[in-house]
Amino acid sequence: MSTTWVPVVAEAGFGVDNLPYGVFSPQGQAPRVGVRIGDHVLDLADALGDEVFARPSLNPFLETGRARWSEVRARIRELLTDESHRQVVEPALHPLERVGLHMPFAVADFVDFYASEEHASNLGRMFRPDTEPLLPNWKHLPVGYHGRAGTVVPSGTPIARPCGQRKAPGEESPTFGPSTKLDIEAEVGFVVGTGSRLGQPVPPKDFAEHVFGVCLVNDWSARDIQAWEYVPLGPFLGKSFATSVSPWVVPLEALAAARVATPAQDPEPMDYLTESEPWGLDLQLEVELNGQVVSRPPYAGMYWSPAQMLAHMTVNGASLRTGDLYASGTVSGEAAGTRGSLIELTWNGTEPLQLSGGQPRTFLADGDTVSISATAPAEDGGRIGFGAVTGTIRAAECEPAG
Ligand SMILES: O=C(O)/C=C/C(=O)CC(=O)CC(=O)O
Ligand SMILES: [Ca+2]
Ligand SMILES: [Mg+2]
Repeated sequence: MSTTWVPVVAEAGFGVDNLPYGVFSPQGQAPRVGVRIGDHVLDLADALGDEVFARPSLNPFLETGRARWSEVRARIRELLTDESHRQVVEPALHPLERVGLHMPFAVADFVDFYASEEHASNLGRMFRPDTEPLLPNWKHLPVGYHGRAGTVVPSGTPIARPCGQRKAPGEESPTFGPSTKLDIEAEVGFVVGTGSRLGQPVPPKDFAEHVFGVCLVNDWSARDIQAWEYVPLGPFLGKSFATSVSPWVVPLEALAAARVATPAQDPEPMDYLTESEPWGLDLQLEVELNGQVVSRPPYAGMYWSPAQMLAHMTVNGASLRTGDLYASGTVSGEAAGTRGSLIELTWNGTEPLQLSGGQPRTFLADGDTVSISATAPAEDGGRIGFGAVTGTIRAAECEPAG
């Protein structure tokens, strides 16, 4: 790792090889853009003298494009590694524990994919037991749906248990009430910086021109509401009540050492989905429920890469906007203890998790806190950190009987 004059613990993953962006508020001040270095946040408007960072969202900076993103990153690295800048830059550093963290960017559109073969097969087995687990289109295109941008919330936002209609397979008619199958989905999110023109598809080779960086996503899901409503148009209220994102966006440039090929794809994808260079990513996720690790999903095994998802999302001419967020879909691996949702980890509630010192647990209970974190390989053989996306479940506010 390159060395910095800021005190950092190398193993913590926030050295100068990382430098993720977020929006923070120093005590008593308005939210503005910073990068995390160790346990500090560097105020970029102060350190670089650029007003584009004196804003409560990353979007104005995202709009400036790839060349500028690279210049700024190089300049920040210089300021933090060259001791001669210390005196001038040090006052722009704020201890992490003394700042507030906010939504890092204003979400334009939100799309959620379904790119894990394991997850898609597991959900198929549970939701559609009488059919092939993987539907016929799945290996031909990255399946996804358009989500609700306005309910994407920053890490730490309490999540109210949603209410709605649900009907269990044996029941004659639907009932209304608080979800009894509230779940998580551990996902990786891609943040679009540079938009595109309507009518102009974005091929996989242009991925890094458009996508600025990567964050963590928890796509909270009410499985009982979902199972009843989703036919035939797909996810709706079972997922739109809240989606949480991590406070830090790791720039693509920090992920060079994490790039891997996706697993072999058979059938060979169509030309518009063919990558010229690999954009699989070797991120290691970790899911904690009330402080206990319940899963370690490996992102490297995801079938579709983010460059392929972007190409698919735009192949019909749909344009991109600064602030678009698209998520990978639930990250689930093959091995035990690597599934990214409780419905999979407990097989739809039939195989409860045994939490230490507590009750057997199937779906989320009121008061539960979920935290999803991740790390990735860094250039020097160490790791870089993504921080975490967390949320605590609040009791439903609807009338139990509707
Ligand atoms: O298989 C289904 O009908 C539904 C699957 C999901 O709930 C998953 C979804 O939101 C996409 C994903 O996270 O992979
Ligand atoms: Ca999802
Ligand atoms: Mg959601």
